[in-house]
Amino acid sequence: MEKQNKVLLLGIWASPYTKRVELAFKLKGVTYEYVEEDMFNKSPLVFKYNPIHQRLPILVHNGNPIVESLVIIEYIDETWKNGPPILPADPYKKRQLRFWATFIHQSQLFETMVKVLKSDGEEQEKDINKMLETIKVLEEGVKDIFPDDNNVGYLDFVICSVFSFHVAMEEVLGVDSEKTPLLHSWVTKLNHLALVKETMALNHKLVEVLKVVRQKALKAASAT
Ligand SMILES: N[C@@H](CCC(=O)N[C@@H](CS)C(=O)NCC(=O)O)C(=O)O
Repeated sequence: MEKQNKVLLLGIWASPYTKRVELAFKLKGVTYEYVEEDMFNKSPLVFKYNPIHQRLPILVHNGNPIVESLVIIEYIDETWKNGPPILPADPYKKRQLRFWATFIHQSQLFETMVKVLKSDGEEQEKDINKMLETIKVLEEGVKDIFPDDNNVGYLDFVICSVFSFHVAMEEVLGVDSEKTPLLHSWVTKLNHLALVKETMALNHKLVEVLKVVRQKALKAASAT
């Protein structure tokens, strides 16, 4: 009997958490069904498969739900062994990459970017400083593991997903990238890869969406 292999990804196209999972699937050459969710009107599948956090992305593999983007990427790596490895076999290198991916997660870098996008004045300045401090620590920590062109994987996917959002945010705010040079050159380098180009193809749309998000947030703030 043929082995069942049903792969379903529930996601949000503009979310870095979804993007990094798509990058992992594309690296491995896995075919999957994709369902776009509406963050403000989630389908019953989200409540069924991620009752604890009710967040996306959610991978459902042969009926089994796997949640949390970093957990999903590791699952993909361990399940589809045929494609290139996402995490290196070397235990030290693997821990280094996990440490920095977790650092990005725990320091709420993406969430701070969203706050910067939606605020103005003093509040925005405070969030920009917080964001830049975190990026400074990150740049210092990862400078020696700057992308290895032959081994794109785990940390590249996390960096690429979060910092593509950062680049779009900067475009909306009209600021330049000179304060975060290492991460910008990392993302620029990754953007040349076919798998990244394909996954990030809607990024031009992201800038337009973020402009609307910002306008709405500022309008709501001025009305209160
Ligand atoms: N730690 C989670 C974060 C996922 C997350 O925050 N997803 C957002 C989209 S960017 C979401 O589903 N938000 C829905 C909500 O907050 O209700 C992961 O890595 O997967």
